[in-house]
Amino acid sequence: MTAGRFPEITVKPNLTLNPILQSQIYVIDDFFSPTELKAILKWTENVKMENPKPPGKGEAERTARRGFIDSPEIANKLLELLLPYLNQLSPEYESKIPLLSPNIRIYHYPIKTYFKCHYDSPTLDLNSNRLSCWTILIYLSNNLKGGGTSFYTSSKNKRDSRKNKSKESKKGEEEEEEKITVEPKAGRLLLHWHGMKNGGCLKHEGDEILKGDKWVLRTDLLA
Ligand SMILES: O=C(O)CCC(=O)C(=O)O
Ligand SMILES: [Fe+2]
Repeated sequence: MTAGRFPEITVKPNLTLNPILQSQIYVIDDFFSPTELKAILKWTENVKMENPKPPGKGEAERTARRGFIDSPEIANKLLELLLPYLNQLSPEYESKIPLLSPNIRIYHYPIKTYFKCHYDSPTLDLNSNRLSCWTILIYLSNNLKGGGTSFYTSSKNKRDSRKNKSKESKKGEEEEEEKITVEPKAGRLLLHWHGMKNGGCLKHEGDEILKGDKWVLRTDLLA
């Protein structure tokens, strides 16, 4: 689908890529300025939003509204802003031609909505024939309560380790599960790993919104 012109976003020198959990979760604050956020929220009015559907077999329940547009232009603009930070990621981003998925998704979580625990999967981008490896979420809203993105860090919560679950419990060596919540601060960009290496994606969820409306822009970095 088409949407109006995406607002101009300026390059901001000297932002910091902060590791929240090495090799898994990173954030960049102030990726979008308050003025840019206002313009982007206005721009989302052009995106056709769909109401949530009941989860399919094996899918996590999500009660937010979603919309998407196919936009290589927006993906390229976001990539230009992100490029200076990609060499600091672990697992290393090895691609010679960095690329973001043109599938730009917008999520709108009204109060009391959520996205239950799940794992993101490497997804094929049919234009480039490349798989995704890092999830990118950019939080767009102020004045929220709740609505963080929470990760469960025990190694048994990595996608690939689920296969070994029965072996682990026999040994009686289950690790304590730690929960890390990334607050959905307006303008913050979150990167989290969901590629094949390093055990895959951590179990995570979008917490229930306790106050306000959470708007998020999602895309993915392609391997
Ligand atoms: O909205 C969030 O905080 C989480 C979104 C998410 O997990 C996803 O897009 O896969
Ligand atoms: Fe996810």
